Amino acid sequence: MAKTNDLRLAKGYNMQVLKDTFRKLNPVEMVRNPVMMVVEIGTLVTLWFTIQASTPGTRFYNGLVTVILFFTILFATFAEAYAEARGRAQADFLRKTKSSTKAKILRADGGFDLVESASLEKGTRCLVEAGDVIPGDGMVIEGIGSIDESAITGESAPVVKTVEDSVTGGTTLMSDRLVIEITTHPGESFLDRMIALVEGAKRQKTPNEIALSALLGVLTLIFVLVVVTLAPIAGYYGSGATDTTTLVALLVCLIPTTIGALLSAIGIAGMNRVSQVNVVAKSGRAVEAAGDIDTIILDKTGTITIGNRMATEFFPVSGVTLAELADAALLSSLADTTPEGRSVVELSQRMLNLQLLPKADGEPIPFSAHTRMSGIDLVDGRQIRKGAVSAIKEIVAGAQDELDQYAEHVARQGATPLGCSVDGRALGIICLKDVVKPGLKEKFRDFREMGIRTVMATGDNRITAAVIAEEAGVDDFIAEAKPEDKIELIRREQAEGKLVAMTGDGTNDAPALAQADVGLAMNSGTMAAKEAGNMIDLDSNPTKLLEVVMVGKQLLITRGALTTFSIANDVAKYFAIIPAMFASVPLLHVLGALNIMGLKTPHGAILSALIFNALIIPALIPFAVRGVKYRAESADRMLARNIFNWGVLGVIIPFAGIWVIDRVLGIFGLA
Ligand SMILES: Nc1ncnc2c1ncn2[C@@H]1O[C@H](COP(=O)(O)OP(=O)(O)OP(=O)(O)O)[C@@H](O)[C@H]1O
Ligand SMILES: [K+]
Ligand SMILES: [Mg+2]
Repeated sequence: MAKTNDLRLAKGYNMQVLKDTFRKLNPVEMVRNPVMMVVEIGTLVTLWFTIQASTPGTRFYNGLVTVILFFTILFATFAEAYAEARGRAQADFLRKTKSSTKAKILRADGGFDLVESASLEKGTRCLVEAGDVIPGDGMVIEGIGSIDESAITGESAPVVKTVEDSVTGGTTLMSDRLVIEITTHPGESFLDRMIALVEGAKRQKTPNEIALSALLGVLTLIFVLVVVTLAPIAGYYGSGATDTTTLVALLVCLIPTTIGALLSAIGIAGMNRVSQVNVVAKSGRAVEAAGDIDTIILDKTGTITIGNRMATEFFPVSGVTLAELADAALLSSLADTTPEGRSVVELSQRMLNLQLLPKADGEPIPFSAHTRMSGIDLVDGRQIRKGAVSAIKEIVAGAQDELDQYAEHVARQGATPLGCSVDGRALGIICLKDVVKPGLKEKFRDFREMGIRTVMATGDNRITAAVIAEEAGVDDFIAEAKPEDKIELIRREQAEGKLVAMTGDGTNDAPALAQADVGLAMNSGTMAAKEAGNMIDLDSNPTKLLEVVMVGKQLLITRGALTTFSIANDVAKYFAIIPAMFASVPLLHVLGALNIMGLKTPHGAILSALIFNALIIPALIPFAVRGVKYRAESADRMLARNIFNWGVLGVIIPFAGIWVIDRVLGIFGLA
């Protein structure tokens, strides 16, 4: 990934920044930013008075103000253009990481032509053979094979795909041969569409940004009124500094130009920082919401644990042999392509010493999170089921206590017990081992320090859930949760006025991902989950949420800090300019006492303040783009501390800056 802290842009992007900087001067674009729009109108006014000036001295002064004002706007448009270019560079980088491959297009005669995968049209049928990289997003229309999805999921266990299953470009076929039909247009794969969103072009202002813009607009309007009414008063007292150019300059100094210039860059930079951790955020609103999250809901399997549940042991109930249980478990899992199903097959095959897998003729019953069972109805009439113990207990008669005992024994190790039955007779328990991902406890502690509560929501039984929750260090958990229970949990939190984040990967997580304020879908997850979430983690690592929350908080804090700085600045400028302007008025000479900087001439004071006002914008671009310093503590505390710091700096820095500029201008005889 491109480095977060490097402010330089790669070569190709500089020209674009320059072009965009000037293109954004177009008033049609500028109206979206009322503060800078006022500066732009002011520049045209002072330009007019420069042309109309009656003496060379006036022309020079008016011209100087016009130039400074023009640079003030340029710095603002540059800040936005630059932030956008960084976003574009980031998006291009993400795109490039999607490696380009060759595709084998099937010919009518059964042979194939090699073409570049990037040019594959929707509907094209491609041949994929063992060892080939799948050339694009598509659907299997012929064959069965195991696919290594680790390139996009990071998980090493291969997944079996067959007719009507969807496959993702970039994954590798490990065995056999598939014919797939490409289901997306070139450059329009799901990831392409998401990456396009990262580019600033389609960015929309977030509600918070709109509210702040409106507030800045109102402030600007108030200052316009103040300055307009100031003119006749100053004129009445015979101040020498009431020409229109000076009043425009005064106005620009007083309105919040600093935050007006940087606001949009701050938002864009937030989106960029999210994509730097390999997360694609569909909207800036989602990033902001992440900064205010109160509760995080995580599922257990695949999120808190590695998710590759491995069958390790069989516990037959009395009267059932180990072989009998292993045989039933095998038959019930032959058509089960989940990691659980595949590992049950492997264990049974080993226990039964089978060279070849048997054929199971019948109707497979696929696993669903609702029934929490899977199995098969064989043609010979036997109905074999395996699933959550509570679900199996409902369909068997007898052996309930024994099932409970073995299940508890398994669950106490944090493993998942599966019951197994044939025709309503309990056979025993299968133990599925899973491992808690390393480093979670620390991450969850960081969340707690930030005032965020973590809740694990799992479909698994209470005991396993409790053991894993303890081991992972989450604050709370719910067990035996159906998909609708997960949504209900989110709704309940939201009803208390909390903002909720959710991570998930399954189709059954999709409704909950959509309901949550921040829905982080794993790229390894199903399309439904990815469509429902408002963020996608390309690395499929759920603890990424921590980084996203950090970026969101940093975005909110940066915006708060720079707004405070901007307004504090304007207050300081007020005290710099007003005394200097009115010091020469006999009746108002008391104002001179406020002139603590000793600025000598009204024009000198105005020019110094105006130059400072312009230069502070590029000086703060690095803060806007990188975000202000951040550490894990509650957002309220951090915001208060930052606002205080930036507020104090915001008053001190302009006094020092304006004083220095005034002395420099003095050297050139301008002040
Ligand atoms: N392939 C399968 N066949 C039969 N039963 C299964 C299978 N996979 C899971 N189960 C059972 O169904 C339960 C619910 O599964 P579900 O996917 O809803 O939750 P989970 O995977 O345990 O946890 P999480 O919600 O954290 O992902 C599991 O706990 C397990 O007991
Ligand atoms: K200003
Ligand atoms: Mg699951």
